[in-house]
Amino acid sequence: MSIAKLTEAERDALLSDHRQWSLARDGAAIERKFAFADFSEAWGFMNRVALIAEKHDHHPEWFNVYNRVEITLTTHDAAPESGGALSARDVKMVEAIEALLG
Ligand SMILES: C[C@H](O)[C@H](O)[C@H]1CNC2=NC(N)=NC(=O)C2=N1
Repeated sequence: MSIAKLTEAERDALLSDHRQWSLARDGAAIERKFAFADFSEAWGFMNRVALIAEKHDHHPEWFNVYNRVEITLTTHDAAPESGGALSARDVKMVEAIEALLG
C-alpha cells in the first residue's frame, strides 16, 4: 500500500512544532535521542511506545543502551523503493510519543 509523502510545508511544520526532533536520511526520516534516569525508565518508555506503535500499525526503528533511547521514524510504505519517506503516520507517532512525555 502506498502512502502520501509529506509536502515540504508539512515537513517544516512538523519540525517547528517538535524542535527536539531532527531530519535524518536526507529528509526521509526524523529522529530524536532520549535520556532517562536508568534502564528501567527507558524500558518503561519503550513499552509504552511499542503499544502506541501497534495501535497505529506504525513501527519505530530504535536503539537502546541502558538509559538512552534513540528513535527514528520513517514510513516504509511511502517510498518502498528507497527505504522510506516521511508521511502523516510519522507526524502522528511524534505527537503520540511527545504526549507520553507530557
Ligand atoms: C502492512 C502494514 O501496514 C505495514 O507493514 C506497516 C507496519 N508498520 C510500519 N512501520 C513503518 N515505520 N512504516 C511502515 O510503512 C509500516 N507499515
